[in-house]
Amino acid sequence: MRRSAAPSQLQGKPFKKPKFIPPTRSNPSLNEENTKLDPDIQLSEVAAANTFLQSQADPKIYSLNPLPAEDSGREMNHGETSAMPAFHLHRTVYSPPEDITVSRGQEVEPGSVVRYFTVVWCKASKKKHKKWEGDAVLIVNGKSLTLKDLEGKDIGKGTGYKFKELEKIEEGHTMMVGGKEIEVMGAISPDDFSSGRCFQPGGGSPAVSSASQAATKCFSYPLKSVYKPSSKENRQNSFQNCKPRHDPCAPNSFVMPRPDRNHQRMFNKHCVPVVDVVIDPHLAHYLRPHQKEGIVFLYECMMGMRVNGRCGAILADEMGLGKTLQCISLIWTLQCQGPYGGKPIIKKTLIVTPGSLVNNWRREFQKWLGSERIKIFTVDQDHKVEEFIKSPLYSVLVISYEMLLRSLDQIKNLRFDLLICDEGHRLKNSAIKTTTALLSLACEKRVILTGTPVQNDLQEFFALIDFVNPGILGSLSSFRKIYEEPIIISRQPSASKEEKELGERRAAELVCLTGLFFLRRTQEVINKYLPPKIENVVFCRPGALQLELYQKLLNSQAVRFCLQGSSESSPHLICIGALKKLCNHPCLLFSSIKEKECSSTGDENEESSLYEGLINVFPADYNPLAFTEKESGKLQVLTKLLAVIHELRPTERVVLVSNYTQTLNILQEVCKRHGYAYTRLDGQTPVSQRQQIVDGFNSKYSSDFIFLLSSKAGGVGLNLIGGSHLILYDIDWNPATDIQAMSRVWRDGQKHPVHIYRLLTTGTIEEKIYQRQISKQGLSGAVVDLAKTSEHIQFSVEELKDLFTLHESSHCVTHDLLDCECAGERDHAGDSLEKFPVSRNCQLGPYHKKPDSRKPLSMSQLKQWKHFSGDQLNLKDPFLERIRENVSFFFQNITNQNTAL
Ligand SMILES: Nc1ncnc2c1ncn2[C@@H]1O[C@H](COP(=O)(O)OP(=O)(O)OP(=O)(O)O)[C@@H](O)[C@H]1O
Ligand SMILES: [Mg+2]
Repeated sequence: MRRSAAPSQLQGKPFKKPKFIPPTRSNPSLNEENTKLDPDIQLSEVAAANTFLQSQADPKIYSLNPLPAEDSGREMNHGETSAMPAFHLHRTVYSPPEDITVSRGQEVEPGSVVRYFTVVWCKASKKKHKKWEGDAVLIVNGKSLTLKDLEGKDIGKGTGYKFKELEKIEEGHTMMVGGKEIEVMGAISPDDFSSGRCFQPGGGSPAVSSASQAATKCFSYPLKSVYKPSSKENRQNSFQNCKPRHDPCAPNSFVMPRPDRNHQRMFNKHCVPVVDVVIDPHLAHYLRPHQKEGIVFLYECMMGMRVNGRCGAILADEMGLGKTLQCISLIWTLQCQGPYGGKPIIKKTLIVTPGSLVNNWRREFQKWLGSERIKIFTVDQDHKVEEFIKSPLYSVLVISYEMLLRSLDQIKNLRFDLLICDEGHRLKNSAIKTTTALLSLACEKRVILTGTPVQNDLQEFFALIDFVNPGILGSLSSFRKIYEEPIIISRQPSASKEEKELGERRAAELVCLTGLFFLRRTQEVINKYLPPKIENVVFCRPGALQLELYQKLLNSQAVRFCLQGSSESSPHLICIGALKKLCNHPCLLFSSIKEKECSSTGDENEESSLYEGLINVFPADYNPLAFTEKESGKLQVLTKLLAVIHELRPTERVVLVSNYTQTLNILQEVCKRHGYAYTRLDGQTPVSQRQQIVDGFNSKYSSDFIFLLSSKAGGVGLNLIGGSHLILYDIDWNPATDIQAMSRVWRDGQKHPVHIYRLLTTGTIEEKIYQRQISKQGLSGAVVDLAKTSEHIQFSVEELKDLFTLHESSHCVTHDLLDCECAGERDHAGDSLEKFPVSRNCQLGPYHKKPDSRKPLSMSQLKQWKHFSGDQLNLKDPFLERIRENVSFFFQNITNQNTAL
């Protein structure tokens, strides 16, 4: 804890020696002597002296306006006003508390009003010269007092005070609480407390806290990297060249907002002319409206126009919305232009991305800017960082996360003005090497791109925020106390009304704070540019061998062990793994049994007890390499599906996804047997070849019919618009993995209607996983994160019982659970799903509950899908018609049915 930096000293007030006053006695002299701070003056002073946060964060003191008036009030794109919210700073008048807010664990004394104060404290001592040890928040609730430090921790409690005495508490009042001497600095509104603002740097407090000083210190000069005030002569020269690079008045020009007066005062000290920053018309021509909005957002963040002194941003648009193009536009603009005298804002940019996307960045730069405008250097085996260092030609370095770690020493010595971290959700863990490596780079302008945000886990969310704007949310421990704990508590079913309210207020506040530099748009914004999407969930009847093996597995000693909950290790994971393999194909299980036999040292373990007697179920001469299609329900459906696509749509292509390399081997063998040309990308594909494979498949000259993809290993961020049919052969525990895979084909540039088939084996564990994905329970488990696997999921014995049950007689257990009146016997067409916006459970609560089409469905939404049993006659869909013999049930949903192609 910091010493002797208490607010009273920071404000330049004479140091007041705290007087010890017993709880039963007040000190009237102090109360009367002290002049009260004029709330108006306090706020304007604080607003001027401190960061944007403390005042902007208050919903009362900013308003959402189309664009700031005056300097920055520009119309963008001539006639097309940006929908981008900008924030006005208003003065606000402190209003006396009206409502009652209770902190957790406190009980309200009947009829009493809970009051809050900022105080300074020190340990009780008889020393003459005491120093305040820190700032704190005092909560007066009935006859009880609670003292919390600025990290939200309780540091003192006291009870048995007299009401009358407590009523008199006001600025200057000193007293003892839980062995600490305190001096009251001022009152806090209940709103400031419930929002948590009083714990933020200077927020809600009439006193300027030490933390706010720290925040002021880290105020940085967003333009310092390139713009340097030059000599008089140079300045005059540059004045003459102060013209916008592109004509801001040309029709359809796309002009960035001008910096407001405050910004100019801070960053244009030499008063060079302010010129328009205009997006290159070459790019502007192609930009979608949401991309224009995103570019303004990124520009404002990078310029420190949204949060003073902070130059970080998170662009968390859903997959396929063109985050790459938005960044390319940003880089190209900042590299050539700037508002003050036209001086460019940045020189060098570092883009860090998963290995499989390094070349995708090069391709996108080339696609949007050609090869003449900007020189991109991509690091790979043959092109080392040294080359980039030696050549002055390149302004952008694209490197994989892995390569960055290897070349960190060299990269640290370079100066980058802008850092972009693609698929940046991997930085959610601040302890991992990649995060620490990137944090060690001096660059202040940082952008995280992610289509898979992690708002469901607040600590991970904190890590991302803290990466782009270090320290903006305080320390992790204070964040946990002030935001995470109350928010999590408020989401628990047992939460009291007060706890719920407090959690919601804190969540709202967090959204307000981070919303300034966090942007997420959903798929809907580009739906109108996309062709129709026909999504099918196909329930495939298991084969006879599969059923027999499945029953045998369920009766094994290992499964019984799990259900007794008697084992301390996690044998259920082995059981689940075996069942999933069996669903894909029995030959995979056969291979595992054989492997176990070979490696077994004779000791009995869970795996051998699981496989006991299984081998006898296979024919004596069973050869896994000579597997047949009819042994697996899904494989039978798959082969028929491929055949009908090939026949009915000979020019269209298929992306076939599995999460397992061994399964991909089987699917590859199927391709060979049927003579389908294929290409494959999995974890073993060298990074240097990946883009080539993707480009080859997307090319109209490609002869490949099938793209075999291991989604976990390399699917993230890929554009596979060459394919218009996507088959998910197996299901993952984590809905995000499947959503990632499904998003590869239905994206900008797709010319054909897209067909998605998700294959599930009827009545088996696959259906259970699907239900878990779509049920509320699955969602509140916060699994919207690619890294989470079944190992991270805790199962109760009840859940395991359910997982380890085979429903042989059901057409579709999922439909049975829907409580649907059609009983699966007829073609039951529900309303279009588009009427039912899908929202995702999120710890940040209602404020982030925008419709999110790419999030997993809920059960009730699934009910709205068209659904029918496989026995149904006259299926209208020719693809489904051909496979229905092996299918017990279908769900189907069509999005964008009427989009003209
Ligand atoms: N304005 C546009 N017009 C046409 N095509 C576009 C436009 N913007 C982006 N695209 C194309 O859309 C595809 C998807 O873009 P991009 O890869 O940037 O998506 P993303 O937001 O990064 O998605 P992911 O989260 O999956 O990585 C790319 O092929 C890109 O070239
Ligand atoms: Mg991307």
